[in-house]
Amino acid sequence: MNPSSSDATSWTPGRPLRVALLGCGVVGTEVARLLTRDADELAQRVGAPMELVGIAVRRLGRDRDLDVPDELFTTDAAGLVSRGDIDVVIEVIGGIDLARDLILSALEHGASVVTANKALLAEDGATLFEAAHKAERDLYFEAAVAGAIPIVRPLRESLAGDRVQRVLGIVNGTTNFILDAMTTTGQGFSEALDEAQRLGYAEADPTADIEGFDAASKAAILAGLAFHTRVTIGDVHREGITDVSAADVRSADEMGCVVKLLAICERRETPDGPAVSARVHPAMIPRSHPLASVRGAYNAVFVESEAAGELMFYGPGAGGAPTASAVLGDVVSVARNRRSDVFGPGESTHAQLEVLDMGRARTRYHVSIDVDDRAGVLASVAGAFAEYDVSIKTVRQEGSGSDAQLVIVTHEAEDAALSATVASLRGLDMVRDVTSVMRVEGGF
Ligand SMILES: NC(=O)C1=CN([C@@H]2O[C@H](COP(=O)(O)OP(=O)(O)OC[C@H]3O[C@@H](n4cnc5c(N)ncnc54)[C@H](O)[C@@H]3O)[C@@H](O)[C@H]2O)C=CC1
Ligand SMILES: N[C@@H](CC=O)C(=O)O
Ligand code: NA
Repeated sequence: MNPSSSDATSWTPGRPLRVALLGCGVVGTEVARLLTRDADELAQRVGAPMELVGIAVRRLGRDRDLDVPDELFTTDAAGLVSRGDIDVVIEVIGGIDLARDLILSALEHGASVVTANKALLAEDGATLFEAAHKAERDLYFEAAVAGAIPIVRPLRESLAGDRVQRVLGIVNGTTNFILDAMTTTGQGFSEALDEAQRLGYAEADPTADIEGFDAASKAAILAGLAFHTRVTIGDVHREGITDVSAADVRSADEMGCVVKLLAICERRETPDGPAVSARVHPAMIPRSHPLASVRGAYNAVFVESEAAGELMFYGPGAGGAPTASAVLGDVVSVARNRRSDVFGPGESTHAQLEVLDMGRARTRYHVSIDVDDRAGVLASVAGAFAEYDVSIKTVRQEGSGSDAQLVIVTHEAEDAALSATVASLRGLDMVRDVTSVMRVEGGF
């Protein structure tokens, strides 16, 4: 249906704004609860009542502990979004294909959309933004990055007049909980993961979290917003935390650091002009860095911006009610826009900077090397670093004899140069093993 012929095209005083909810799981249940519980207050804030007119679920008849009429529930999500009289569609089903189809249909049928779906935005945000632009409707997604923490709106609006240089985020609560437990208790990764699952932080299948996919989706969204460039999950270098050992955490501690899974989005000056790098990996950061104090399952995003300086956004990055808070904030915004027949910001990709591959990222490195404890070892090891122009900042020996280990921290170097150095080290006969390589971030 052409939106211009739809009831949803323009709001007329006296008519409630019609809201449809897709998905009634962890987030959807809380969204429905807040929408109905706070209907009067929300109406005041929007300037018109909002009416929840349908909730698409996979199965009817489940006890959902919600004070909404049974007849609102439907298993026909496609039918709900194509009614043609909906003002705002909230997508909290998750996944890619179905969610994309439903969002596109909602936009085509005249609704603005609020989604928490980071996976879809990072995979194919362009299709959604183009459809929203064409339909002259809003696409808002505050909940997609760091749950309740306002970070999408600050990047999209508050910092739109500034030049963001770097975004450094702890954007996955599960992995932060695990790394924090390893730091405070000395546990290994598996033990800490078991505890995270027992306490309900990690899912039964924790792959998306511990392998860094969830954080990489968020990094793609953050980089796109920060640098006005289209960035997809395929552009983000990703390493999870499964290889982080108790020894890595101890080494970090000895250096006055903690290990965190970071999403790092940077503007880089290259000989060919400004470019963007986006990566997710475990890294050591100094205990004095604000991100080091982010404990348990909390999230935080640290933004370095040319005029504003350093900003930190902190809070709960997941959970039904916190995520619903971000969703509802968006719902109020798009409902206000519908009421005034205006649109919020669309996708901003005017800069379209080159997205660098990981080999061209620059950072510092902590490298642990098991070596033979004999004359000339240090010179040979230092020679491997020099060969690839990786400058050493500190070196110390731990243990002796068959337990000798060199621990080297470098100055900033290109990732490709460090990889080549490690390959070269592995070829030296006095090097028994390069046991750990970890990047060091945050001004150490
Ligand atoms: N749970 C959290 O803390 C956060 C979740 N998100 C995002 O929010 C979205 C929803 O997440 P959750 O609520 O945690 O997931 P969930 O799995 O608890 O809920 C999704 C719901 O959608 C329903 N569903 C699946 N197919 C359907 C269909 N064809 N029609 C109607 N309903 C259908 C499922 O039955 C389920 O109840 C995801 O995109 C997720 O990435 C974002 C930030 C935090
Ligand atoms: N699984 C995520 C929550 C959703 O964004 C996390 O652990 O932070
Ligand atoms: Na958020």
